[in-house]
Amino acid sequence: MPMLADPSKKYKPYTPLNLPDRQWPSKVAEKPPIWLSTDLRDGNQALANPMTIPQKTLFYQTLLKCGFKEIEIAYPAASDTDFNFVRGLIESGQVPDDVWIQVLTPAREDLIRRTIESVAGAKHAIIHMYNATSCLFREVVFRASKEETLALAVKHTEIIRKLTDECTQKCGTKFRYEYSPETFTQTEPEFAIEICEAVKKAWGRAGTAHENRIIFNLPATVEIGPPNHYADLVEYFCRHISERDKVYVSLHPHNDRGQGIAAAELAQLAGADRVEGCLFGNGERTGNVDLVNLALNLYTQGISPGVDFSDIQSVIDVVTQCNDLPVHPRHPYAGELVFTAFSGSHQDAVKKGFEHQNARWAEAECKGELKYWHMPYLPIDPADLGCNYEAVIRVNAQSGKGGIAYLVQQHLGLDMPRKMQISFYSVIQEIADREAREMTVEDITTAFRKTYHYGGSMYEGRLVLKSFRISAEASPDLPSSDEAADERRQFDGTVSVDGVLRVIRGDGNGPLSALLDALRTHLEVDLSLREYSEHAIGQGQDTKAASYVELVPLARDVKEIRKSTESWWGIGVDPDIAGSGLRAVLSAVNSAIGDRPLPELKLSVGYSAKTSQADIASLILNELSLELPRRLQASFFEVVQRAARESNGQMSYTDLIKLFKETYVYDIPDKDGRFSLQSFKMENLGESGHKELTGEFVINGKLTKVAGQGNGLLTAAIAALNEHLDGRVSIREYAEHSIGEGSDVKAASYVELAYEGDGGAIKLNVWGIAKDTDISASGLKALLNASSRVDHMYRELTQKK
Ligand SMILES: CC(=O)SCCNC(=O)CCNC(=O)[C@H](O)C(C)(C)COP(=O)(O)OP(=O)(O)OC[C@H]1O[C@@H](n2cnc3c(N)ncnc32)[C@H](O)[C@@H]1OP(=O)(O)O
Ligand SMILES: CC(C)C(=O)C(=O)O
Repeated sequence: MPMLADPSKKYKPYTPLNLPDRQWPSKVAEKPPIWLSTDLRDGNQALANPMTIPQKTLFYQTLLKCGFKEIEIAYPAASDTDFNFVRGLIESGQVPDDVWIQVLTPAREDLIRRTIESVAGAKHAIIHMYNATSCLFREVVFRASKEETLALAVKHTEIIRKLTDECTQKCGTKFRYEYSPETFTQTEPEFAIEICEAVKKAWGRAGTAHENRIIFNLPATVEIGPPNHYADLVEYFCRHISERDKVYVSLHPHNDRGQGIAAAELAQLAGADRVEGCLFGNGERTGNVDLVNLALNLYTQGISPGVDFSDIQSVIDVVTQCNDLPVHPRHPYAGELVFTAFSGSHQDAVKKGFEHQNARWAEAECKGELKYWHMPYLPIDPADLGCNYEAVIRVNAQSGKGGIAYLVQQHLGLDMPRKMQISFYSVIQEIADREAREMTVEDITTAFRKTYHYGGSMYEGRLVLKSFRISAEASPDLPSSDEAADERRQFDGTVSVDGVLRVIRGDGNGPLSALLDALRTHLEVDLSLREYSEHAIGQGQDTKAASYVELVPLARDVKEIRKSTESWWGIGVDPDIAGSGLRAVLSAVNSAIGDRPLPELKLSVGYSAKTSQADIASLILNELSLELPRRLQASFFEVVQRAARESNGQMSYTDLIKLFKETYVYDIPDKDGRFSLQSFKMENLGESGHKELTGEFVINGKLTKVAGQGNGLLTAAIAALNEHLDGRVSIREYAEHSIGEGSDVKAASYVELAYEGDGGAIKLNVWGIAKDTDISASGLKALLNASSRVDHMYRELTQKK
């Protein structure tokens, strides 16, 4: 059947109350009501599968934990489960002294007896009796007149009075009485007053103390009118009931029109003292009024509600488990999505709101002022309900840069500059659009790490800073009087390039431009810096610097830099601020170079003896793990300079390593093979500390038995050698160090031999280098390696003559 064109032919509107001097519209909430949870009665009776005793017990414990002091726990006459549940709580002492359990009964003597029997022995109990009083119910359900309806209520109130008196005498239970003119909102207001006055009289025990007040519960059994109508009816009741100070006026709104919350709030302004409802609004049909919603509405007005939902998720867990009903994702305060913003403008406002509030709170703290919550789109601090901010911003294709930046800030501690936010937004947008799904925090942080090559070896780009030194040395190209010379910086560093360590150097007016210069010189990466910003992460000793850079293709001047439409952002984090900036540059460079091939690194040698020597030494160290003694560095540098002369002072990295190996016959087969170690033995000579070396050396290409003495291995070896040479050799310098670790450790030895031949006419200083797992063998090999080179040079010299 379709909806009616004229519904007035089928539905009658509510009858407004003529209450021109109503007061409630100008009242403001100031305190919480007395709360009664009827989850275990009205909520329970509305479930397809009413709760079991263990479920009721769990729910009851949760209500106690939240701080409810009045709990309607059952309709004991309805079932053994309900009756036994009540007995169980009482007999196992689960009702705290300050808590009143409440039980519901209809106006029927047999059921009233069973109900009172159920609570006998409790310290405190509220007996709640109801009968419907509206015209419809009188006529249809009870087929009773007003007088008969009133008489039913009075008679059964008297029965309750008598039975509770007896129970108090027998078991000491303290009783209060609640009467509900069920269907109150459809009952003539004067009749509701009349019946309640008669019930009050029949009860005869109403007093002004809390535990003596009679409770008149005014249910909107079915919500049939707007909340202002309910408020009018309640104000009318409050103004007309006699001995108001001996009465608690209680509300019991249902939610058929979806206005239960509004009805409860307005009716409290109209004078009600107490509210009955269920957590998250369970209950008959559309439910009872939601007590969590009501309590937290008060909380956000700065009024302590007297019940605690600090861990709202655990309450949701219990309630959904016991009711076997979900909490809607949009449910006020409790739904999974209610603290979540997907849309860009909401996210932007929330992000700005947090930033602004943090600053405001810091200032308030300094001034000793209150820190008020004042946030766009968030009426309550989720943290007050035990919720973290993780869910506040969630990202899909409707999201904007602000939300994404907020998540990066929350999860990585990085506060991207605005322009970088825009750039990263397009990365996420592209993924969200392509995959047509919500982006999780992990999706976003992973995309961030990948995009900016940030966060450990897994995300490293092709260029990685390994070590660096920034020095303030003036460039030799500039006159020392030039002011700018003072400001110039030099970058010397080791950078891993596609997994290979390279030493690079550059100059600039700051560390970043010096690095860019080095990259330009050595790797043909031509970029200029457009933006730079930084901030601290953490505090105290753990503080780190985060730097952000934007690079553009190499530009001639500031104007060109500004105009560039292409750019790459980078991020760097390091305990050292210069380090963070340099890492940020490399992060952006990695994006800029993509996978284009990089030229082989070239070293420039010869124009700055000091620094080039150090460059070459670091290169040898990085590539061959050899820590060349300083004089050997200088010696090899001369070799390099000579070799580089043919290539305009430039030498490729590979050529340089090759030159080293060939010069010192290191790690390559010795083509001449004129000097080498075959075997050796060392013995101590008595107590003098002197040693004797015996063994077989290849000397001048012949296997020769050798023997020599000295105060150490090398001097003994020198003595042995000199027996078989034309000239004389002596040791000028010796050094050694280990290479590697653990079982792979080796010794590296360096020997500088001084040679005198032809009666002093020929003098040579020659280095030998060797490595071996045995340190003595490595020393001897270095010595023989040097001898080989002496022999070679000697022969070259004499041949030339
Ligand atoms: C608005 C509310 O939520 S009120 C509470 C409602 N909750 C429940 O009903 C849950 C528990 N109820 C029950 O277990 C059962 O209904 C019982 C045990 C109370 C009664 O069961 P039964 O005797 O089988 O009666 P039934 O369930 O059919 O109830 C209807 C009868 O109760 C009468 N009745 C209804 N309300 C009341 C009342 N408040 N006081 C006295 N009688 C009442 C009806 O007039 C009807 O009487 P009739 O059989 O003479 O016509
Ligand atoms: C028993 C009464 C209070 C009731 O549940 C109602 O009217 O909804």
